[in-house]
Amino acid sequence: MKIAIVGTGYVGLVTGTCFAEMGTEVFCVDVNTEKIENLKKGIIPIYEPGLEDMVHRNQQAGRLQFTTDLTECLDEVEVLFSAVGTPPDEDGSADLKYVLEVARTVGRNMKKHILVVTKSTVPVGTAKKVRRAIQEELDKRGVEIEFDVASNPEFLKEGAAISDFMSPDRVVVGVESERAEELMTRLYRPFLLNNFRVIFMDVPSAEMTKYAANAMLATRISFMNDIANLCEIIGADVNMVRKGIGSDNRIGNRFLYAGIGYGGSCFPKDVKALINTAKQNNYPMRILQAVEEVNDEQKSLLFHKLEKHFNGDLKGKRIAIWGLAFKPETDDMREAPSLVLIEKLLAAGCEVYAYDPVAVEESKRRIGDVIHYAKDIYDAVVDADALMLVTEWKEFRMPSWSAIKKLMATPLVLDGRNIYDIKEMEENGFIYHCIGR
Ligand SMILES: NC(=O)c1ccc[n+]([C@@H]2O[C@H](COP(=O)([O-])OP(=O)(O)OC[C@H]3O[C@@H](n4cnc5c(N)ncnc54)[C@H](O)[C@@H]3O)[C@@H](O)[C@H]2O)c1
Ligand SMILES: O=c1ccn([C@@H]2O[C@H](COP(=O)(O)OP(=O)(O)O[C@H]3O[C@H](CO)[C@@H](O)[C@H](O)[C@H]3O)[C@@H](O)[C@H]2O)c(=O)[nH]1
Repeated sequence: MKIAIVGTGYVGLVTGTCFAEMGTEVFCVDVNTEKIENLKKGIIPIYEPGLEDMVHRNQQAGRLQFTTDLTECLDEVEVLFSAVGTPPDEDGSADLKYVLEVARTVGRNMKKHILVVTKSTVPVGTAKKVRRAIQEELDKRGVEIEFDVASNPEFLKEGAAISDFMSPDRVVVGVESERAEELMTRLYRPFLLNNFRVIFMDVPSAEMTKYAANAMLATRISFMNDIANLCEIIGADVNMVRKGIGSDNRIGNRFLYAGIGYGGSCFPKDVKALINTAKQNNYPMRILQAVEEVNDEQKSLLFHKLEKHFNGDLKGKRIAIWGLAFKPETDDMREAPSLVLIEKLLAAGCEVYAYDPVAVEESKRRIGDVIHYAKDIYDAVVDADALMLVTEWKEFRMPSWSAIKKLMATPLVLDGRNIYDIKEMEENGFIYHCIGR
């Protein structure tokens, strides 16, 4: 089968490459000429473990091609996935301009039946808009060509994107016709051999499933952050509480880690968009409003702990930050807690020395040289008045504390991800603050 993936961002590139790996012929399309030219040369625009090798392998096998011109492949493909961005509009709702632009391009150029599948995260009702946009273009051309639309939201996590896509807990597909269901079944059949489930449903339910899943996970995190903050006040340890409740099968032990708030390209944006969808339908999403509020405050928590330690006087303090990416195993800094922290530190007159194993280039692109970039974890802490752990990269887990103590001006560690042992840190001579313990 031949397919097109339109939008070669995180999702488009991973999805296209994984389909190619399973034997499908894939055309990855993007309007960003530089990105496509680089991809043709095998240069990958994102850091995602395992992706580069897989792209090269499938490119060499001729199953994975990159182009800026959708019309080049439209006649050849049976299924087209739209995986373009759906960034938040000013009011928090999902901006559908890229999704509808793809639909109009399809309508303007298609010559035969095609199944147009939306993989981007889009509000309920988007499939109808996609259908209408395609039909309007066909009407303008005065031609009658059959087509189908479907919804196939993506659940991959950055940093584990390949295994999430290749062995997903489930694949959710919203369809309106048998033809669409048959095409999607055929496309996902190689994955079915791995024994996972494709759940077919109506299109609005599929569109809603994506938002509900992200909103549920974000709710767990904000709930645990709220519990952590209370633990700290009353003298309980949130790590113990997490283990205590996570061992209940009905709760499960994943996504219960307290920290300095969720970031990334999805949770913040999707929680906002769902609140907005509800608002447009005169229904208040009270829980999600609280989830967002807790998360916004949590991103400032580490800064407030630092401020409290120095009695509000942070001017001229030299602060080391370990971790810039919104989570480990990615260079993505979209909505990263580090950005909120850095802004507050700079506003308070601090000097920031940051280290991240892969996100430095991305940070330079976003905030430039307003902070210093250290070459490793030890370089970052030289003469530092405090060390702040923001992203829990593996290489931060077992540092030489004796070396760090000698390098720092003040032995103060603020751990935003609860990765160190309180007793051990105190034995090593550090003043140690963490979250909810
Ligand atoms: N990033 C994730 O981990 C993730 C996971 C699941 C779902 N999603 C959802 O998937 C969608 C895409 O996310 P992303 O992070 O890959 O986005 P992204 O911003 O990284 O990439 C989007 C790409 O689409 C391209 N594009 C825009 N308009 C185009 C057009 N008309 N034709 C061709 N290409 C076009 C852009 O140039 C860009 O390369 C979003 O709706 C997101 O919410 C993202
Ligand atoms: O117990 C936890 C788990 C995560 N996080 C934070 O939550 C954010 C999101 O993490 P994660 O979900 O691992 O990353 P994403 O790549 O953003 O993936 C989410 O968003 C994607 C885009 O919609 C979905 O496809 C995925 O299923 C969903 O997990 C990060 O800032 C994490 O630090 C916590 O604070 N505590």
